[in-house]
Amino acid sequence: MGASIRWTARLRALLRRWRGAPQTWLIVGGFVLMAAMAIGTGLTVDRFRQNAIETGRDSLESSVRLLARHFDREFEDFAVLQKSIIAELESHGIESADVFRSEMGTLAMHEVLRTRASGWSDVAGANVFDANGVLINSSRRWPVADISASDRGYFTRLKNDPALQEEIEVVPGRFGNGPAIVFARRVSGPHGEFLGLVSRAIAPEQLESFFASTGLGEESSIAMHHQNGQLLARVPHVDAMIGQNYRTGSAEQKAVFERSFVTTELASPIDGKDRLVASRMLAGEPLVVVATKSRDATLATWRTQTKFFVTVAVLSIGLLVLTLLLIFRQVTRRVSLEKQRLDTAMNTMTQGLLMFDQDQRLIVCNRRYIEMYGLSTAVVRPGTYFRELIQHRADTGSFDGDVDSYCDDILANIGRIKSNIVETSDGRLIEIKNQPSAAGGWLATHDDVTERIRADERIAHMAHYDALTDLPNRVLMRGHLERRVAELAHGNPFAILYIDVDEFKGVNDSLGHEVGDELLRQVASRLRACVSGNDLVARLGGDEFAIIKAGTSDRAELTALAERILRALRMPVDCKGQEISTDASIGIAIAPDHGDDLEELLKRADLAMYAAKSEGRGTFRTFVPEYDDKARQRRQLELDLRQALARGEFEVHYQPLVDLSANVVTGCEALLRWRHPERGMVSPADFIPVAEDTGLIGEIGEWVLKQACLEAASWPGDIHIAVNVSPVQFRSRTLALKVAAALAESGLAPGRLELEITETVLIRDDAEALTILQQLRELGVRIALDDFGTGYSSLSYLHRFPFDKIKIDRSFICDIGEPADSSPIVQAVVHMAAARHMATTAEGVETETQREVLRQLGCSQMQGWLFSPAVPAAKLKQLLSKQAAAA
Ligand SMILES: Nc1nc2c(ncn2[C@@H]2O[C@H](COP(=O)(O)O[C@H]3[C@@H](O)[C@H](n4cnc5c(=O)[nH]c(N)nc54)O[C@@H]3COP(=O)(O)O)[C@@H](O)[C@H]2O)c(=O)[nH]1
Repeated sequence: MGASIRWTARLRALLRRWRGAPQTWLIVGGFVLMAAMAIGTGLTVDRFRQNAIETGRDSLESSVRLLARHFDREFEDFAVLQKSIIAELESHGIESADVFRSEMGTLAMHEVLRTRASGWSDVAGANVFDANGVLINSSRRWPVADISASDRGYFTRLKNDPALQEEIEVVPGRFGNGPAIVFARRVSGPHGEFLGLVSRAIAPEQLESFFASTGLGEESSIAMHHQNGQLLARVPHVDAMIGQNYRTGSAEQKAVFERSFVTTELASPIDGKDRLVASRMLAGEPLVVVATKSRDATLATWRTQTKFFVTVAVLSIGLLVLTLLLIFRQVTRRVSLEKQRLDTAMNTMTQGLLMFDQDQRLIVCNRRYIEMYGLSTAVVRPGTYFRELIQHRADTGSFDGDVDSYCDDILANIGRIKSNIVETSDGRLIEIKNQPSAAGGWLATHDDVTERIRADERIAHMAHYDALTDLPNRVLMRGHLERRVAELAHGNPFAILYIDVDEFKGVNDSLGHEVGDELLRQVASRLRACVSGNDLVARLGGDEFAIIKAGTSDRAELTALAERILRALRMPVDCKGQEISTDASIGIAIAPDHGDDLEELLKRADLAMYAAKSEGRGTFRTFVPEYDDKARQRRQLELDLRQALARGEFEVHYQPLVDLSANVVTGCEALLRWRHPERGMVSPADFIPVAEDTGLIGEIGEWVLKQACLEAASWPGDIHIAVNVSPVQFRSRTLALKVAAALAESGLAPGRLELEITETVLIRDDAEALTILQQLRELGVRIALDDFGTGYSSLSYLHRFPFDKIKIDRSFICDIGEPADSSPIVQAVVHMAAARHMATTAEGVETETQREVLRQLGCSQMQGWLFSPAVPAAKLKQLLSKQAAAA
C-alpha cells in the first residue's frame, strides 16, 4: 500500500516535472500537429474516396436513367408500328389460320408492310409468320424467303400462351448473320385463336453502338438484359455473352432484374471484379439497362488525388518535424543556457535556497545551503523528501530540534509566507523564510544573518550606551526616567544626581585624550560601585554623568550617596601611568519633591549641579527654589545682552600698561564695560561667559576690536593697544579677517595692536590654533599670552609659538612681598621669556613693593590699580597728554 502511494507520488512528480518542461510541450505540440495533419489527410482522402464512389454511382445512375428513357421512347415507337400492323391484320376479320396465311401472304400486304416499316431503317423489316411459324410476308422482300420460326422459343411461347402478347428474345442469326433481338407480337383471331405473329428484329450492335456513344470510360460496361436475365446487348461487346442468362447468383445480383432501379456494388459475374452497378427497367418493355464500372476505375482519379494529398501531408509532416527539431534544439540550448545562468545565480547567492514541490520533495537546492550546514550532496538532491532532509541535518549535527514537530510546523504553514530566525548549534543565526510557490510547493531561503544581527545589536547598543564607558547614554536614561516619572503615581519617589567631573577638561587637554578617556572609564566604574542594582548610572556626554536613584526621596540617604561618590572620585587613580585625583560637582533633584515633570526635574538637577560648581566645586547641592531665580536672572541677562550692542550700552575702558624700567605708559588694555540701564555697571566677569555661551561674543568682540583700534589710532606716539580675544572668537576662523578690517578701518599700524589670548585657545586644537596665530602674525600684530600660569602645561606652548609677550597672572603677583611668595616662579617665567625674547607683563600690581620686586626680577611691564584702573577713553587721553607733556 505504502509502496504504491510512493510510486503514485513519484509518477505524479515525474509528470509534473515533465509537464513543466518547454521541450515537453514542443514534443506534444509537434505530435498533436502531426497527428492532426495525418488525421486530416486521412479524413480528406476518405471523403474524396466516398465522393469518387458517389460520383461514380451518380454517373452510372444518370446513364441508365437516360438510356432507359431513350429506349423506352424507341421501343414504344417500335411497338406502335407492330401494333398498327397487327391492327391492320386483325381488321381484315380473319378467323382462321389458313385465311390468315392466304390473305397475309399477298403482294398487296407486302406493300402495306413495306410502307409501314419504311421509317425504321435500323430495325430489320417487319415479318409476318403464320400459325405454323412459316414466314408468309415481309416488309423487306417479296416474294419471301423460305424461313420458319417454329423452332424459336418466342414462337412456341406466343402460340401456346394466348395471354402472352409479346416476346423479346435474342436469337442466333440464320444464314451466317449475327444474333438478333427479336420483338415478336401475337396475332390473334376474333376468338383468341393463334393466327400467327408479327416480328421485327434489331441487331445487338445497333444498341451497343448507342451504348458506346455515352462514353462511360475504362472498365465500364453498359448492357441491356431481358428481365429474365438474358443479355441482349453489351458494351464492350463479347459474342459469347450475348444470349447468356445473368439472373443468377446472389439475391442482390438477381434484384438487378427485379426492381425498377437498383444502385449497388457487386462482384461482377462476368469478370469477377468489384463493380458499381446501376440498373433501370424500361417502362414499356420487360428490359433492363445495366451500367457498371469497376471500383478500381471509379477510384482511379481518387487514387491520383490521394497520392498527391499523402505526398503533401508527408512533406508537410517532414517539414514540421524538421522545424520542430530545429526549435527543439534552440529551446534545449536556451533552456540549458538559462539553467546554467540559474545555477550560476543560485550558487553565487549568499543565501541557501531550496524549492520543494507539493509532495514535499526537493526540486532545487543550491551549493550555499549544502555548505551552510555541511550536508551531503548524496542525500540532499532533487527528490529528497523534506523530512528526510531535516533528518539528515539532525544526523549531521546542524539541527538539534525535534525533526517531526519542526517539519509538522513548517508543513502546516507552507500556504503562507513565514519568516523566523533560528540559532544553530554552532551559534550562527539563520533567518529562514518560507513562501508558497505557485505550483503548490514552497521556496525556502536560509540567510546567515549572524553578522547583521550582531551588528544591529551593536548599533542598538551604541544607540543606548556610551561607547567609552559602556554606561547607558542620555537616550536610555530618558527612557528610564520616563518610566520612573510614570511610577510616581504609584508612590515610588526617585532622585536625579547630575555629576560633573571637575577640571576634567584640563586633564584631557594637558595629559592627552587617552588619559582623559581612562579617567572617564575609572569615574564610570567608581560611580557604578556607589549604587545598587535598581539605580541607573548614565554618561550624558563629556565629563557629565548622572545617577537615577530609585525608591527614595530621603535627603539624608541622598546626601550620604553624594558624599560616597565624592569620596570615591577623590581617591587617586592610575590612568595610563599617571596618578590622578579628581573631584566632582553634584546637583540633586528629588521627585516628586522638586517636580513630577521630567524636563523640569532634569533642569533642576542641572541647576543644582551648576550651583555646586559655582560655589567652589568638589561639592554637592540639592535643588532649592532660589536656583530657579538665578537661572531666570541669567536668562534675563542673556536677553538684555542681545540688545545691549544695538542700544549702545557698551563702553570700552582702557587700563594703562606701564614700562617698569622707564616708568612710562607704553600701552593700554581695552576692557569692556556694560552700562546696564537698570543694573548699572555689569562686570565683564559676569557677562563675558554668557556672551561666550550664547555666541554673542563674536559680534561684541568685533565691536570692541574696532572701537579700540579707532581709539588707539588717536593716541600720541606709538602707544600700543591690547585687546582681549575670547577662545570662542578665536575659533571663528574669521578672526584674521576681522583684525585686518579693524586695522584698515582705523588706520592703526598693525605693530601697535596686541591681541591677548588665553591658554585655553591652545589647549584644544594645537594645530588649528597655531595656524590662526600664524595668520595673525603675518598681519603684523603682536600676540600676548594672557593669564599665564593658570593652565596646565603653559611652558610647552612657549616652545611651539613665539609669543611677543607673556602676561603673568595676578595670582602670582598678589602675594609678592609676603612670606613664601611666588617671586621664584615669576623669576623663572621672566628668565624663560627673556631667553626667548619675549616681554613680560605682571597683572594686578597693587603695591609699590610688588612693583619694586617685579622691576628687580626683570619684568618688562606692569598693569594694575597701583598705577591706574581701567578708565574711560577721554580720561586716558588726558593721562597720555600729561605724560607727553612731561616727557
Ligand atoms: N574677551 C573679552 N574679555 C574681556 C573684555 N573685557 C574684559 N574682559 C575680561 O573680563 C574679565 C574681567 O575683566 P575686568 O573686570 O575688566 O578685570 C580686568 C581688570 O579690571 C582687572 N585688574 C586690573 N588691575 C587689577 C588689580 O590691580 N587688581 C585686581 N584685582 N584686578 C585688576 O583685571 C582684569 C584684566 O584681566 P586680563 O584680561 O587677564 O588682563 C577679564 O578676564 C577680562 O580679560 C573684552 O573686551 N573681551
